[in-house]
Amino acid sequence: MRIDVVTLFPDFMRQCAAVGVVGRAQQRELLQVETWNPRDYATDNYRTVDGRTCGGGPGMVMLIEPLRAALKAMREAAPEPVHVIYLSPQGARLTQGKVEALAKLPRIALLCGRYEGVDERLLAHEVDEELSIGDYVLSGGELGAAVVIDAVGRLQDGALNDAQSAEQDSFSNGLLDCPHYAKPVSDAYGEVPAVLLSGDHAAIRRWRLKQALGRTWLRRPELLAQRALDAESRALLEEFRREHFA
Ligand SMILES: O=C(NCc1ccc(CNCc2ncc[nH]2)cc1)c1csc2nc[nH]c(=O)c12
Repeated sequence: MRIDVVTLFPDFMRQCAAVGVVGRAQQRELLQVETWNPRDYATDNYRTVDGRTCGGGPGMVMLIEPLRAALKAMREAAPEPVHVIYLSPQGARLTQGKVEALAKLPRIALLCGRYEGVDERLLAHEVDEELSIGDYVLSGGELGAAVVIDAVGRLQDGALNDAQSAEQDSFSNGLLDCPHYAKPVSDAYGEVPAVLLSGDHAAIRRWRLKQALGRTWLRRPELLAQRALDAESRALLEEFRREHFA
C-alpha cells in the first residue's frame, strides 16, 4: 500500500512512519509513505502557503494554488488512482471499521491542514472524504494522519507477527483488552493471578475473556451494546458482575 501525505511538516510525518511496526512494514516494502510539502510548490518569493481569511476574522487559511500543485505532483508520482482524505475536525470520526476499509485500498493520500484549515474550493474539487480522530482541538492534521498511517499500516499483510495479530484480534472483536502480566510472579505491587501460572490454557482463555468482558462492561458499556454475546460470554460476564457487587 502507498500512502502520500501532503503536509507542511514532512520530517515529522516521516519520523512517525519510521518507527515500530509501521517502520518495519516500510522496510519490508509492505507500505510506502511519501510526503509532499505545499511550500515547495509556492510560486512567490516568500513561499507563501496561507492567506488572510475572506470576510475577516482571526486566523489564516491554506491557499489553493500550492496545495493544487502539490496534489497534482502527488497524483502523477504513481499510476494508481488515489483516494484523498482530508484530516479535519469537521470529518467523520475515525473507527476501526473505517481503518479496515482504508487498509484494503492500493493507495490513499492524507491532506493535513494547518491554521484555520484549507480553502473550501480546494476541498470540493480534490478531497474524497474528511476524517476526524476525535472531538478535541489539535493544531493541525498531522497527528490525525499519523494515527491513520499507524492503524492502516499495521493491518498490511505481514506487518504484524502472529502474537501481535492475536492481540490485534482482541480489540477487533469489539472488547477492551484483558490485564497483562510479566515476571516477577510476586512483587511488592502484588501477585500474578494464579490461573495465568496454571498451564490450564482453557481456564486461561476463559479468565482473559471474562476480564475483557468485565472491563468493557465497567469502562465502555456502550461497546457491549453493539455486540451480541454468545452463551459462554453471557455466563462469564454474569460471573464478573456477581463478583463485582459481592
Ligand atoms: O486539523 C485539525 N485540527 C486543526 C484545527 C483545529 C481547530 C480549528 C478551529 N476551528 C474553529 C471552529 N471549530 C468549530 C467552530 N469553530 C481549526 C483547525 C484536525 C485534523 S483531524 C482532527 N481530529 C481532531 N481534532 C482536530 O483538531 C483535527
